[in-house]
Order: sequence, then structure tokens, then C-alpha cells
Amino acid sequence: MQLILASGSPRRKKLLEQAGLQFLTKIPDVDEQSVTASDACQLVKKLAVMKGEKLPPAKGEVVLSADTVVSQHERILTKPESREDAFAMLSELNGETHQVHTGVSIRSQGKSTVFSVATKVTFWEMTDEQLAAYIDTGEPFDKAGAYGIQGKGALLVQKIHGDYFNVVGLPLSKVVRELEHFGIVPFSSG
Ligand SMILES: Cc1cn([C@H]2C[C@H](O)[C@@H](COP(=O)(O)OP(=O)(O)OP(=O)(O)O)O2)c(=O)[nH]c1=O
Repeated sequence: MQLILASGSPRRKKLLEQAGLQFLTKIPDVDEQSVTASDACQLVKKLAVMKGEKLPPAKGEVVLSADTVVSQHERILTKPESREDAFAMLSELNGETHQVHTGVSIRSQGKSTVFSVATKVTFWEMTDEQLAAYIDTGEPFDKAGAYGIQGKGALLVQKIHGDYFNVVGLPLSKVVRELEHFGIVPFSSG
């Protein structure tokens, strides 16, 4: 079986490489703003499915797609659209605990599965100056919730509860376990 990663995210590509999987990458073209859902879990699953549907699997292919959002107090945070937006998001998350949800869709011609995983992340209390300095790194702009735990955003994080890799964009070990049901096996390519 040929695995196709339906994602333009360099993080997701890196994570699958880390798992030793062989795959091709294709970028789905979706309007993420057009989708609504009752809560963050439903939203990320819907978006993951939508991304997968843009690249239907051919015979012998398995298509993997995903979406990540941050939620706090019923509010859903996606990627910031501006510096002000990033500052507003980080101020909201500052000193509190939020959840990072990643939805994953896996499809072959014969079957499909969709699931979501949530990780709790607690931020330190930062000053406005520290948040502004973090935004100056440029890191927030392509990331849900306006931070990257895998980069300098690590300094905002006091603790996490759950899968770290889920925060970065894919709940890696769960994904690999699910892929095995589709005939995709890790460690086979070195
Ligand atoms: C919270 C957090 C998010 N992110 C990233 C993961 C996702 O790539 C991104 C959320 O945007 P997504 O829309 O999930 O993904 P994407 O647009 O980067 O890629 P594609 O839709 O093509 O698959 O935020 C981090 O890299 N680190 C973090 O700590």
C-alpha cells in the first residue's frame, strides 16, 4: 500500500518521517473558514475529512489528512491572521490551561476511519512584553493558537497532559497504530 500525506504542514511530514514511514505528500486545497461545527472535536474531524476528500485514494493508496485547533472556554482558536490577532490569542491563553485537538482521517478505497485526540497544555503567566517578543520571532503565524510548542513557544509552556506530538499536528503513535489496519507498517523502510 502507498501512503499519501494530504497536508502542506512541514511538521506533519517530519513526524511521519520520524516514524520511519515511506510516503508521498500532496497538498489539499480547502477553505477551512467555510466549516462550522458544534465543538472543537467535531470541527477537527470534519476538517480532516474535508482535506482527505480533496485527494481521494486510488487503488492501493491510503490517504492521511489532519487538522489541529486550540480550544479554551468554548472558544476555538485557529491560525492568527495578524500580529494583533496573535497577541489576542496568546493573551487569552496566558497563564491558563487550554486544549489542542487534532482530527485525523485515514482513507483507502475499501475503508476509512476518523478520530480526534486532545492534549491539555498549561501556559506560564507571561508579561505583555514577553508575548510581544515571542510574536517577533514570527513563529505564531502558521500555527493554531499562535504558538509552536516545538520551537521557541516551548518557553510559554509550563506543562502538558497527553500526547506531545498531537500538539505539533499529529498524534503519532495512534496514527501509526491505525495505519497498520490499512496495511501500512512502520520501521519497514529504515
Ligand atoms: C499548537 C501548535 C500548532 N501547530 C501547527 C500544527 C498545524 O500544522 C497548524 C494548524 O494548522 P492546520 O490547518 O491543522 O494544518 P496546516 O494548514 O499547517 O497544514 P494542512 O492543512 O495542509 O495539513 O498548527 C504547531 O506546529 N505547533 C503547536 O504547538
